[in-house]
Amino acid sequence: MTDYPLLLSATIPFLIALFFFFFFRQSPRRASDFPPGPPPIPILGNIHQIPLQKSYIKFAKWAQQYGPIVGLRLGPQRAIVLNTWTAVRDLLDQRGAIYSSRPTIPLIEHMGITDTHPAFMKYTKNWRRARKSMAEYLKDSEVDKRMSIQDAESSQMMWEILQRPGEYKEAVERSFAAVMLDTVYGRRGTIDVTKRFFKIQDEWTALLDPGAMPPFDVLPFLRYVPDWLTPWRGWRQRAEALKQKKDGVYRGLFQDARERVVQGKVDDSFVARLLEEQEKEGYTDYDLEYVAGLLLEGGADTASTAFSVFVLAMAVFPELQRKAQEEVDGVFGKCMPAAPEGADATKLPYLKACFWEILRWRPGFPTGVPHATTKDDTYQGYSIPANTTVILNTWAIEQNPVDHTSPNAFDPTRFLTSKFGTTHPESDAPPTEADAWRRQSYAFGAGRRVCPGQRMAENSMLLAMAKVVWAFDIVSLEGEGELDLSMETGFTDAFLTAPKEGRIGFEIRGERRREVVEREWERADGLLKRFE
Ligand code: HEM
Repeated sequence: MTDYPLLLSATIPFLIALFFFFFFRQSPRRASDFPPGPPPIPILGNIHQIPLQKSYIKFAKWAQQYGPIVGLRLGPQRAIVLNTWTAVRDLLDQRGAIYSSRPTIPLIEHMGITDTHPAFMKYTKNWRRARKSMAEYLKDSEVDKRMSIQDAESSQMMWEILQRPGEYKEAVERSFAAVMLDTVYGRRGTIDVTKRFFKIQDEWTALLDPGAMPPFDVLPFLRYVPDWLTPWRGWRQRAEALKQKKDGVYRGLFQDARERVVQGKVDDSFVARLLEEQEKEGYTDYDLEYVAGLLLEGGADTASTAFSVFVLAMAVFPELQRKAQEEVDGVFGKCMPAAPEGADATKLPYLKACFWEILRWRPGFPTGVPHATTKDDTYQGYSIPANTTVILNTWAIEQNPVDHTSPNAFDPTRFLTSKFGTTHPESDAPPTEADAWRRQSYAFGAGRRVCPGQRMAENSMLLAMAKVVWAFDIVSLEGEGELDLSMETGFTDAFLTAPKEGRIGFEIRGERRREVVEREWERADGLLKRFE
């Protein structure tokens, strides 16, 4: 049997020695011209002051105290938090050549996929190669060609909600993941495949959350600390088991998709394209498994989360739901919204405004996905060294009360009077040259790593939003005011934050609409059969 006290007395001095070795070897001195932030303490820097969950709320408070760019020390590592859109424009957008890498993320490093998972790759040749393949497939003209698939999947979602309103979350997740399975792999997105994927995805986003793993990116000595001595007991096994599952699911989907291409069943999937360029681009099979897998990840989870926020808002604000229904009924009358008109924003301005407001009000990635610098830089008199982690505080930008009146209120009309949802409509203040760089939403990130799936997300979301309010009255089953809208208490503590469980009901808006939902499902099923 292990003698723990003896082992402890031997390991602790060793660990302390190791700690100081790494600290003095790697810790840079805090430069006086580094952006201001809360005073660091020796060794830890600011780590102890950053909450493990929902750090964006604390970052936003620091911004009020220290200014729009907050400088932090995380052990030997430096980080800056950008809290205004102008800082994001100046650095991530306008200096993208040196602000587009990623910091080391413990889970990714431990899983050995730093140069395999494109969303977490550093700014390397391999990232540029993967980004080119993804961006080509996701460009507007290509994405718009797949509207009929998005249309069919959202019709199936309505039918599933009609059958099992209590399991609407499953129907939503299936639908958004299925769009990616159909288009990326050329296979039908059935509930068993999507459920398996989301189970792994939940483990993945939970382990990516800061605090779920020892932060050896900022305290490198933690790599060498025996598992049982840390509060993250079992993290190695969890990360390794996750890697096996993730590799397994991506390999299985990829091989099946390749088989379909070889058999001549599918020729327009993303995998078919990747296979065409495999040799020329020098991709290994493992590379392709993850490039395709990232599109599934990027497209499924994010859009279904944003859609859940829409459903929540509709349930809590029935008067706004009525407005959305009036608009959709006015355009489509007795027919269920269908592609391509369904996503035509000019016909559904209120719904389109709801889309932007969802992303502003409760962004899925409130702290974005961190970037990192690759060269020393100076900005407004501050020095920002190479390898600084750069955090885009989407939450602070989208909740800025100077730009957005009552920022915590869900008010889509702000996007009807101003493109950016700001207090001062453009008609009062015509856009300046600098505004031309302004993004309508920072929920998709910024710079060279900005989300390449925005058009796909917008098309899928608008179709599903139009259909759901056309077909159903969305109601809270928790009693009035009981669904928790607070980002602090009503949303999950994960890297991608989503509304916590709350009971929401879907009441069909009459027999005629029930018939249409059933008929549309049959049509959708016919169209989707080609992926079976
Ligand atoms: C509402 C839906 C979505 C949201 C809120 C969202 C948000 C984001 C954010 C914040 C990033 C990081 C950007 C940065 O580093 O600055 C990102 C990256 C990415 N997203 Fe999305 N996304 C959505 C939908 C999609 C869809 C539908 C796809 C694909 C079909 C997609 C594919 C990707 C990919 C491939 C990346 C990695 C980019 C890179 O590192 O080069 N996303 N997304």
